[in-house]
Amino acid sequence: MVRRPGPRLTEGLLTHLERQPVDLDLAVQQWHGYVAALQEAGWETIEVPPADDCPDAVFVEDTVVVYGDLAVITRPGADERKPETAGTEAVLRDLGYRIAHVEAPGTLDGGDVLKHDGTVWVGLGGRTNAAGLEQLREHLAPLGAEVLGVPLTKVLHLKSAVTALPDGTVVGYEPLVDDATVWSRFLGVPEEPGAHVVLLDEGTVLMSAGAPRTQALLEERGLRTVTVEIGEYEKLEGCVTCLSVRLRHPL
Ligand SMILES: NC(=O)NCCC[C@H](N)C(=O)O
Repeated sequence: MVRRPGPRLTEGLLTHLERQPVDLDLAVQQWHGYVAALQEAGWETIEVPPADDCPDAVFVEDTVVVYGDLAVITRPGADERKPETAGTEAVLRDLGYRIAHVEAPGTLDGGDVLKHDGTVWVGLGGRTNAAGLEQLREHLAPLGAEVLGVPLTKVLHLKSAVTALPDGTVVGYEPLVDDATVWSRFLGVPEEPGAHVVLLDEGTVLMSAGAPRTQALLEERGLRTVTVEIGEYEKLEGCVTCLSVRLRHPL
C-alpha cells in the first residue's frame, strides 16, 4: 500500500533536521522509482487516494499498524497528520481487514512500530505515547503479539533508528540508537540510511542508495539488496520503510 506525494510535500514536518529545499518533481520521480522497485520484486501496489492538504501523507506507514487480518488505524502524534488516517482506513476496510483504532489520549505513529516474529517494539518519546502503546498492546494481544516499549530520543521514529533483517537481526546506526541492548541480535551499520530496510522477501531487502557500505555488509551476509534513490524524502525525515505498508495476510 502506497500513497503518492501531494503538492504540499515540500512543507513536510521536521523535528530533528534543518530544513533543506525539497525538489517536488524529483520527489515524484523518486516515488515512482520506489513503487517500481516494489513491483519488480513481485508486489502488487495499492494506492491510498492522495490527501493533498497533508504535506506528509506520502509517509503512509505512519497511518496504520497491520497485524495479520487486523488493521490498527493510528492516531498520529502530530496534529497536522491526523487527517491522513481516513483514506488508509477506507482502503483497508474495502480489502476486508478488521479495523481497530488508537483513540485519544493515545497517539501512535506506524513508524514507531517494529515487528518481527511475534514481538512488536514500540518507540516511546517521540510521536507515540504510553497510552498509544497500551492500546496497541490490547489490540494485538489476542493475536499473540508481545508489545514492548523502547526509549526513543534521537530520531523521529523507532524505524528511523532500527529495522529488522529477515533473520531477526536488528540493524541500526549506533549514534542514533538509544539502547541497542534491547535486541539480543543487533548489528551496527556504518551509515545512517543503512539502518532502514524493507523486506521484499526472505532473502531480499530494499534500502536507500545512500548507504553503499551497509549494502556491501548486508550482501556479505548473503542478502540480496535492491536500492532506491529517496534523497528528497530523507530531507523530510523519511526513509524506505515509511513510504509503504506491506500487506501479507491472505484475506
Ligand atoms: N515512518 C516514518 O519514518 N515517517 C516519516 C515521517 C516524516 C514526516 N516529515 C513527519 O515528520 O511526520
